[in-house]
Amino acid sequence: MKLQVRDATFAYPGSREVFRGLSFDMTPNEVFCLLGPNGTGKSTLLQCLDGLLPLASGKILLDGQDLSRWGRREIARRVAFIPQNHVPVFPFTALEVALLGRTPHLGIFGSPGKRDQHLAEEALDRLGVLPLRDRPYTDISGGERQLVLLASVLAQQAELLLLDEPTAHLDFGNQTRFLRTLGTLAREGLSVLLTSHVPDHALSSASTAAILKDGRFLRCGTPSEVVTESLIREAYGVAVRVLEVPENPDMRTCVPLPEETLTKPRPRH
Ligand SMILES: Nc1ncnc2c1ncn2[C@@H]1O[C@H](COP(=O)(O)OP(=O)(O)OP(=O)(O)O)[C@@H](O)[C@H]1O
Repeated sequence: MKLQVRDATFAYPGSREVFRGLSFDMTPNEVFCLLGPNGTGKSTLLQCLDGLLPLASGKILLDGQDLSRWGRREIARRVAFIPQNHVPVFPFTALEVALLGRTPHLGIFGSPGKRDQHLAEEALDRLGVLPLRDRPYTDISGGERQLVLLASVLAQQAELLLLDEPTAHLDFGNQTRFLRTLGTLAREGLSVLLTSHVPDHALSSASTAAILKDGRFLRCGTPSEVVTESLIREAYGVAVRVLEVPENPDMRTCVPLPEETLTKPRPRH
């Protein structure tokens, strides 16, 4: 799905603007990693992109059509949103959570049929969590929940995935596998937008990155244009080195430096 954001400005009622004049595009096959300090508006932007919060001004276009004119059901069929720290109220089983992804495709009084069941099981299997199918979602680990939620999104067959800090509860191995799965989904045609607090996630897994700070993008571009020593220092107030990985000159990693480095001039090589 093609996403176009044009001059987007948003403010919560009675508060100052969270962001203003944001513009960017996303195309199918793209993984867009949104970075930025706490409280800078990443979750708010994702909620605007899912049509949950209305922009104060500007436009969000999905395949050229203005999102503000879309009904909730149409958005739910085509856009999937996994919010931060999602905890369901009811002890649904993992399979039932995956089946929830099929809801926008059912009739008003419809219940899931064989095909829905098949898609939900296939999605759980693809993410390695089919053995959890009958376990209550409330009794599995945070990382397993995240995988079950992604299965629900796969079963939904949405075209745009919005994921708010999806790796927050995953161990190192599962973070790596989860990000690789997002890359595979993008190659299969989805557009994926995730937020993260780890610049390396942008470097390792995204085709586009942006840093949101003080209501605007410090930079939006390729991950190596965005995750630079000066922009990371400007965004987070920490000194870092961005190092090449010897095994692959295209790969880079972002390493924090000791605090006093912020005040010392950078040594010459
Ligand atoms: N419902 C709300 N009403 C009023 N202000 C809100 C509301 N939700 C968030 N805010 C404020 O909007 C700003 C952006 O919050 P948001 O949650 O979008 O940031 P974030 O970048 O996702 O943060 P984090 O990285 O900590 O998750 C913050 O100042 C926050 O306090």
